[in-house]
Amino acid sequence: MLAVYTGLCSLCSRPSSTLGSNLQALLDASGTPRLPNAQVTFVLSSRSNAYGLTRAQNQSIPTSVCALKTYLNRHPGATREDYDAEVARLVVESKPDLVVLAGWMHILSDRFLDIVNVPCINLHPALPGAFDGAQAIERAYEAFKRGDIHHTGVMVHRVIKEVDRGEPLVVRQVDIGPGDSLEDLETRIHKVEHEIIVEAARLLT
Ligand SMILES: Nc1nc2c(c(=O)[nH]1)N[C@@H](CN(C=O)c1ccc(C(=O)N[C@@H](CCC(=O)O)C(=O)O)cc1)CN2
Ligand SMILES: NCC(=O)N[C@@H]1O[C@H](COP(=O)([O-])[O-])[C@@H](O)[C@H]1O
Repeated sequence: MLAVYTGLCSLCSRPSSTLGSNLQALLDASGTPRLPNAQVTFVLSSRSNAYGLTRAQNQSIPTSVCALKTYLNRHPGATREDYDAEVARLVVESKPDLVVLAGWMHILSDRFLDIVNVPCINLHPALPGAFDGAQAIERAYEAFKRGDIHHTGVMVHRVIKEVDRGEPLVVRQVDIGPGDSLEDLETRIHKVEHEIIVEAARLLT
């Protein structure tokens, strides 16, 4: 079973119809030889307009929204860590064997990691230790234009407290061409993402 996070990648400049595309890759692979032992059983988003929710609902998969600002407004005095504990409670309630972050754009504190006692993995559009954090594709593209790098990559890694520093499980290099636009690179990276997120989920289920 998979409890899958999908959050609107607020940094994405892509049209809304492509959001949740990595969740869709998992949905499409579930029950096939590419991902024979896993089903997406729950989708949680931090944004109510995340298209991944629609993708899940189209397949009658339970969904939930837990927005940070809404949670803090409804719980005066609550902290970001309290929010993480609420997110963890929702995840644990779905009894997953694996939690997949695909466009979940909140840094999770130990409160989450201490409560969720199953493996948690994250899809990150960069090579290990290269561009940790948000806007990794844009930063890699700028570094390429400066001549600092000649390629970038994508990885799926275990989630630990240190952002994007968990054990890499699947890593793929992505080349950048001299005439590439940022959109060209994004398109190439997303294609690889859709492959390795399934590969990583298969490794752990
Ligand atoms: N404890 C961990 N939490 C998360 C990890 C992780 O490895 N360990 N991975 C991230 C995903 N991610 C990169 O892969 C990432 C996403 C967002 C940010 C970030 O700076 N977020 C800001 C808010 C940005 C926004 O809301 O638009 C923040 O949390 O303040 C960094 C890395 C998921 N969580
Ligand atoms: N740092 C985390 C991060 O940047 N995650 C990125 O969010 C996008 C989600 O796309 P999707 O909604 O189409 O699956 C993906 O490109 C993923 O690499």
